Amino acid sequence: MFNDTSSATALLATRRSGKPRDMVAPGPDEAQLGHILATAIRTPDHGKLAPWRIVVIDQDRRAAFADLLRAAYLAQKPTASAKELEAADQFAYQAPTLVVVLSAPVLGKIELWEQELSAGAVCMNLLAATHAAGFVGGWLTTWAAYSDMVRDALGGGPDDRIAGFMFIGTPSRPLDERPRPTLDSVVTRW
Ligand SMILES: Cc1cc2nc3c(=O)[nH]c(=O)nc-3n(C[C@H](O)[C@H](O)[C@H](O)COP(=O)(O)O)c2cc1C
Repeated sequence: MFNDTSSATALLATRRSGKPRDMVAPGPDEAQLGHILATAIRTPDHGKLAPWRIVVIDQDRRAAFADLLRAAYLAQKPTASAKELEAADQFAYQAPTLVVVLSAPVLGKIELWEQELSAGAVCMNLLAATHAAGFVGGWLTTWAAYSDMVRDALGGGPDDRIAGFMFIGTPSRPLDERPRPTLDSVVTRW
């Protein structure tokens, strides 16, 4: 069983992301999303800098987001085929809820790497909160996360990076397991 919400430990042990392209309604309502986001930012953060930003792209902004992705893709690849541009549309419209997490470091005393790790932790916490709320989440980057044009349009500054496009919804088909590493392959004793 995936995403067993009967206890915190069961949920963490069975957590499984969904595929954003397979996500359908319902997604979280306003109150549920607020709770998910508040949980997401309860995240370790060296120096109390809150070096991340969250941008919610509501349904009524998905067409504008699709336009942005198309423009950014064409800027990178002016010879893009219609099929490639349709993939950008598919990305923009999938899943009922879309939240973008940006790493927004405060350059200075705390290492950049640590601040970027904290942004990753926000993404992970957001996933866990999403699953705890009875939905599934999916963390994608793709080329769009590395596009300065996309980052800038979302309000990011030159030192900011897109940590993830976080899609949230209800799976339209059963989730399946993905290969996981064995403990032995990643854990050593020193
Ligand atoms: C930073 C990051 C970016 C990712 N980007 C993609 C992506 O663009 N496309 C994709 O298919 N999976 C991507 N993944 C993988 C999925 O989000 C996810 O890790 C995988 O489906 C297993 O998730 P689970 O352990 O939550 O079940 C990414 C994962 C991370 C951590």
